[in-house]
Amino acid sequence: MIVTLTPNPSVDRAYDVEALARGGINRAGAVHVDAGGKGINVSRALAAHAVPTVAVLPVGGADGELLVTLLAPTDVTVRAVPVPGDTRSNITLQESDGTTTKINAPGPELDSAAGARLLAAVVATVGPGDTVVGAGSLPRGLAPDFYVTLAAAVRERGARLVLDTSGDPLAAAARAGGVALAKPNDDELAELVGRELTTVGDVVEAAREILARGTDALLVSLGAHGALLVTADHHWWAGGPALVPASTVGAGDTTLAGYLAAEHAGADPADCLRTAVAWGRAAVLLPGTAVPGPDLVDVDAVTLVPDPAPATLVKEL
Ligand SMILES: Nc1ncnc2c1ncn2[C@@H]1O[C@H](COP(=O)(O)OP(=O)(O)O)[C@@H](O)[C@H]1O
Ligand SMILES: O=P(O)(O)OC[C@H]1O[C@](O)(COP(=O)(O)O)[C@@H](O)[C@@H]1O
Repeated sequence: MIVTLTPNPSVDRAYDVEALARGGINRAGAVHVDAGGKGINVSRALAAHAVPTVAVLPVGGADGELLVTLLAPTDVTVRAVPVPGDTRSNITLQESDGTTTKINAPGPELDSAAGARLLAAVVATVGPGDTVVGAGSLPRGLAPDFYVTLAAAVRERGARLVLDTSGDPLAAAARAGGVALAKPNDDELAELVGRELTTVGDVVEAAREILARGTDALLVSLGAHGALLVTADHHWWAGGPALVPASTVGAGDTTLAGYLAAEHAGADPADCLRTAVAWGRAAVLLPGTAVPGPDLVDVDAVTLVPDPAPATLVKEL
């Protein structure tokens, strides 16, 4: 079973505009309202592929209710933990040339009791051999080492933690180790190691620095340039021909879901990476935070390269 925890979920609202006029009146051609937040998107993408999944999330206020309503028609099993305050709404402004501008709200402040209720909901759901995905930013009020606490609780249940977060929570978890797989994008990894990552060699070296502190593998997504999977002994790149995105929101989460679904089906790491990239590419062709089903995923369009040359520029992949 794959259980996701999204401590700071959102109702995602995306507005499609021809070209954004900053400081002017923009009229949207279409508006998309989706359940959002990184773990929730992982669960939605898994459920769209009939992979069993449970999503644990805090809910509060009218948008909290809307979030649960939006998840109702999906096959995601929802464990909603009521919290004071209002679930946030994140805004995307989507231009027709593929440019995406995101405004992510801070979300409600949670106290330590709410954090403990979220952890308890996860612990009550997982068992030995399960995978827990801790994903997204942490709401104000939760300590930056919240995911470190989650990793320990998950390990105690005989399960493993997969992490998709950024900034201080990612730094705390990377320092503590004990994570099975982390999925930063290249900017998040660059921030974590404190230097620019221009070449494949730069990314692999940065990833290995994190692995040395006790993370088993890093799936580093590279936006339009595909993704690199780095383990202690191997690295692989996968990517495909250029696409014009309808919306990149949720592409990283869908990528991680693809990796986990392939793992769940018993694939080896290289095939998991190829599937991950195929799912991510399918996601960018959909508007808002829509997640693709099997009919939209084209694994054959994705090229896999074991041990790509270290001097290759990421932007040339
Ligand atoms: N502009 C794009 N063109 C083609 N594929 C893309 C594009 N943006 C994202 N993707 C696909 O989605 C995956 C995740 O995107 P990325 O932007 O790296 O993640 P995140 O949303 O976590 O920042 C990439 O590895 C790639 O497969
Ligand atoms: O928790 P954060 O970092 O604010 O991100 C939340 C936002 O990211 C998303 O999960 C999308 O993430 P990705 O584009 O990285 O896949 C949205 O659904 C959500 O609004």
